Amino acid sequence: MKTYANIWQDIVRIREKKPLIHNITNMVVMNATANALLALGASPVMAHAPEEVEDMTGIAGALVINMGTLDARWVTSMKKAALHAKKLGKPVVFDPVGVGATAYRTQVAKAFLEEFAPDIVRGNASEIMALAGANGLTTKGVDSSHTAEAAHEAAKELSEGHGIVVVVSGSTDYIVYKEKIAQIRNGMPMMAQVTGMGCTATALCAAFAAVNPDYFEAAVGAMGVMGISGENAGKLASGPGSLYVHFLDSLYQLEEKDILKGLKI
Ligand SMILES: Nc1ncnc2c1ncn2[C@@H]1O[C@H](COP(=O)(O)OP(=O)(O)OP(=O)(O)O)[C@@H](O)[C@H]1O
Ligand SMILES: Cc1ncsc1CCO
Ligand SMILES: [Mg+2]
Repeated sequence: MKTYANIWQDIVRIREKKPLIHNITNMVVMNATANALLALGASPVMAHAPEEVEDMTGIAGALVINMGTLDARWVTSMKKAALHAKKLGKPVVFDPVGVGATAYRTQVAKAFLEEFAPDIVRGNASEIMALAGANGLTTKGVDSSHTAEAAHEAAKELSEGHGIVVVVSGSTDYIVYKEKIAQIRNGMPMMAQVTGMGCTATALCAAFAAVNPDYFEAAVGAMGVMGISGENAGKLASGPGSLYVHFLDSLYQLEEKDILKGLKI
């Protein structure tokens, strides 16, 4: 299997090219995801004013749309940026945070999916099930109340229906593209107790997609690196606070052998 070599090659490319990643993301995770992108070797920018998002997307290698702290003005910006990215052929990665928790989130997320067919969608199990399923299915806030195993059919449905890569994160991460599926068993449970780890996974998907036009491979790389860094951090951490700090350090210190020896795919 060539997977580990592909992932390492993408990391080297990210560190060399330092692709600009344009994030329209939520106010909880802006700092955390910017730091994670920097630690990986990419160059983050957070910009959401409708007056500038097209210009920013124009100079970026990839666009992240994250609906964590949604409001109408931001939705306008998200649509403008996504439309521009699609026009320029730049990868769009979508995180439907909390879809299924409120009618507004569900409506915005489904409309975004229909209108823009983002290249990669990454969510937790509850979010992916809500996005694929009937309007009645609810998500409890932003945390998952389903296992990723329960969501992989929903992921397949979404992928086939829209021709996009779908990632379900959890104890096992599922990366699905039509009939293709990869499962990654890295990571550790305490990652779910650091806010924005999922949003970080989404941002890393964008960094990989900026250097690898095979978006399935890009998503596999991002989730593998998330998991391996989380696991390495977990060996040194004594709680969620130090896990976050060690996670950034592990991401920064990643070496080829960490991927070769650590990847559980
Ligand atoms: N039980 C677990 N075991 C191993 N890894 C996990 C576990 N739970 C989460 N992770 C990892 O943590 C990261 C975040 O996934 P999670 O599903 O918690 O995202 P999320 O719910 O969208 O988070 P947020 O909304 O706070 O950003 C992923 O890389 C995932 O693989
Ligand atoms: C806690 C929280 N609320 C809205 S976005 C967010 C960050 C994790 O998705
Ligand atoms: Mg999330």
